[in-house]
Amino acid sequence: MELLILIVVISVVAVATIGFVVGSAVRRRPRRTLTGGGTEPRLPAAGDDGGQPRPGAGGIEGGRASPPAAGAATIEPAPAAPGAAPQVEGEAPTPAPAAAVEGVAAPVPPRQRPPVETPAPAAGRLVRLRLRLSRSQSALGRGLLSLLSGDRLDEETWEDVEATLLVADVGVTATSELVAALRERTKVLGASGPDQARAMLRDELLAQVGTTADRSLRTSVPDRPAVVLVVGVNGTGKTTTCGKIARLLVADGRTVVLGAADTFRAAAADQLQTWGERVGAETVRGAEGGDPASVAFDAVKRGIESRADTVLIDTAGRLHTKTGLMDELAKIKRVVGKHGPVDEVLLVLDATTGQNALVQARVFTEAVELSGVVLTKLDGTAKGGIVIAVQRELGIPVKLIGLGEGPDDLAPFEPEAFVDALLGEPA
Ligand SMILES: Nc1nc2c(ncn2[C@@H]2O[C@H](COP(=O)(O)OP(=O)(O)OP(=O)(O)O)[C@@H](O)[C@H]2O)c(=O)[nH]1
Repeated sequence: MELLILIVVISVVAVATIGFVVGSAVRRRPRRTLTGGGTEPRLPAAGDDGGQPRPGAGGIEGGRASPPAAGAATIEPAPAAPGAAPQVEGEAPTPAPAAAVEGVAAPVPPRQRPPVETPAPAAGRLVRLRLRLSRSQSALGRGLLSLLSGDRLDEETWEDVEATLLVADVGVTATSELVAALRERTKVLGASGPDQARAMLRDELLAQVGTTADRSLRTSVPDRPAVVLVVGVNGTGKTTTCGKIARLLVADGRTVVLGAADTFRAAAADQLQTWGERVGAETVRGAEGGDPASVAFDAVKRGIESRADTVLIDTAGRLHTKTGLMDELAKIKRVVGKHGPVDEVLLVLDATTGQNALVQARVFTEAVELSGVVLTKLDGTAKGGIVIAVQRELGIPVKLIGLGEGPDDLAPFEPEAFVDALLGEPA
């Protein structure tokens, strides 16, 4: 009996002790929070990576709403940071507009616009960006300079000069003319030192690039918006160029409407709109797969209504072998023409594609009358000579050059500044 009483007493004491210990532990644990706000660590929830507490997750940070929980209706494109490149193909896709999310209960905030930026002025851009031509500078400019500055200009040297020009995509005709002119001059002057060689080369390159063509962009006409059509094969940089031109115009105090007539690729319209929003330009867009001519027509209509200075129309990248697509381009021009003439048709060519760019250009010339060329990606190539080939073979002036992916990496083409950039600083 005494043994039984002892066992009962021990059990009671043991149960009381366990209860006290467990109770204390529970009181010491942090309180669970659904918002994770304040200073308390947020407990991991389903879908969190690694279950690590994330300070501020789910709350408000730096004045911007944090990403919403799954199913909430607050998916918004983040505003572009100043200087950041806009979204392009291959990057994370733009989230679907909140209004398109099904089964949404919460109110949908309006599309958050990036802050409007102040683009760099057009004047002197090429001089500022001349370092971007460094690859062409070392291959073409410096290559020729070192050959022509030598003591002896024998046949082998002239062959090297010719090869250097051809490799830099100057083109066969222009290369023969250049070599003939340089030979003639050195025959008269004899072998020359670096300064003379530089001056002679500068003259002859300038003669090939041409200094008399009208390279101005017709982006302003009386009593109506000027209409600029931007064409070219896919991936050459049309959308980017439209965005960059809009910035150039806005920097010059103009108002711009953008027309997203690339209805084949939905992301292209988003991309163009993002460019527009960064400088406060309106974008007219249509349904994916819709009629590009109708979008272009509406964009010009909008430009007229809003008394914009310029309407820039981005078209789809079209393969030059597809006759149907080329016909469509002609249709866009025809339909837009109902409002008034198209003032500028710019062909965007990727400088890195070399002579292939010329083949593309010829086909485009047949579909629509081109008024100028934009040569993009000159920053990524040693073939700066393509500037000469394009103009010589097509008779169309290069009006703008692309020198990088940055928003202000587009410069008006100035022959003197370009040739100087190719030749680099005098030694
Ligand atoms: N390095 C460099 N990249 C450029 C330049 N211009 C455009 N790009 C890049 O080229 C790529 C294609 O540019 P897009 O503007 O999308 O070309 P697109 O012709 O509109 O393409 P599609 O819509 O598919 O027809 C992007 O990654 C641009 O950032 C340039 O001057 N230099």
